[in-house]
Amino acid sequence: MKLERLQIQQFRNLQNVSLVPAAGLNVIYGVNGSGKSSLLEAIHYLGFGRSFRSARHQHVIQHDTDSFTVFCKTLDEASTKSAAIGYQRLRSGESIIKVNGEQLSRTSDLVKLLPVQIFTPISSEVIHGAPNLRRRFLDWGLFHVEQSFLALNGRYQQILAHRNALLRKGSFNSQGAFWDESLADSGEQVDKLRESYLERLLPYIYTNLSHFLPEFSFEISYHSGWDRSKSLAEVLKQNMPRDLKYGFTSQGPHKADLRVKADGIAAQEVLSRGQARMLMAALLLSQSQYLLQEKQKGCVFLLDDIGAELDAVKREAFIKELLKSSAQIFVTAVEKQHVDFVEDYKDKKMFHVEHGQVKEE
Ligand SMILES: Nc1ncnc2c1ncn2[C@@H]1O[C@H](COP(=O)(O)OP(=O)(O)OP(=O)(O)O)[C@@H](O)[C@H]1O
Repeated sequence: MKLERLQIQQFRNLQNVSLVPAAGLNVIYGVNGSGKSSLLEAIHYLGFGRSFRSARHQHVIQHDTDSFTVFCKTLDEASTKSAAIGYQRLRSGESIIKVNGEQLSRTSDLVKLLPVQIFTPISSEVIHGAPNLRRRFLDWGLFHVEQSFLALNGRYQQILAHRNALLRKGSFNSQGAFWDESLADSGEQVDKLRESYLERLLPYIYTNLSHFLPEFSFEISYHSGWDRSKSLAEVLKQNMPRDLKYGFTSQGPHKADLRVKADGIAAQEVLSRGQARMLMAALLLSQSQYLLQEKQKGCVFLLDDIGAELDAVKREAFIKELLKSSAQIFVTAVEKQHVDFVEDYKDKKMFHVEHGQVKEE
């Protein structure tokens, strides 16, 4: 999937920006505070319906205005179909999403149209941080190749919330069996999809890691969130006294994790920050490659401040592989010379950002 045209209005300091990106590499450069990350953030809204750096939509809307709008024209290279996607967020909180002029009611319908991945200075938190970040990584890819996953996981989360509410009230006994059965059923399905997705993704991850971090031997495993020698139904039943005591469901797919070992030790314990970033780069690249293989779809890849993130050799290796995976890349840099390696790439465009104005060179 490629962005053929992008228009951004009243988004942070971007008053009215219009650009025609290259299908391959796009370099966005400009001094601190000029609006580079805001441009990536606007594209992120098209891929996720949210920002990657602010939980509050209001903060993104330009001061003294009532809404922001991001519009793009996309081209699906496999089907050669194009689409016009518009996302508007009002200060009142409402969002208006339109695809080819028709309004969509759910953000997830927007999300499935445009696979966007992002690599920022904090991406390696996925390695160091809590399991929910690694689940989110896995679920993003799964959602794009297996669209039934979204509804299934949504159902699981809904039943889980209901079960937890009953546990907190201590009124589980009368309706408990029904909810446990439903939770176990959808939970087992979520788990199978995740496990099978990771199994298919792993060959890509190991190949990328053998290029990016050849000094380590990696071992990546999926943990379901409960003891897999038992069924989820059994575990829910067994955990009931504890769950009732604490008022939440202690085990299940909502506790799943992806564990990474480097030379037999937990990756977060042994990798340097730069190595953890490279591990993250390998994971993201693998999803991009797998999506291309399975769905003939390229990702839109946002690389924020990559010059500060990776050394020159690693940065080039990452970008080269991303372009091979048919990704359309948007990379930001403070100085043009931080990205002088782009000289080697033909299909590229340079954009200079100054005080919220974006000019193609
Ligand atoms: N809601 C808003 N309305 C108007 N301007 C805003 C709003 N939110 C942030 N800004 C300003 O918009 C500018 C855009 O910042 P942005 O983070 O995109 O810059 P950047 O070029 O990525 O900088 P850096 O290189 O420091 O990361 C900043 O000057 C910021 O103060």
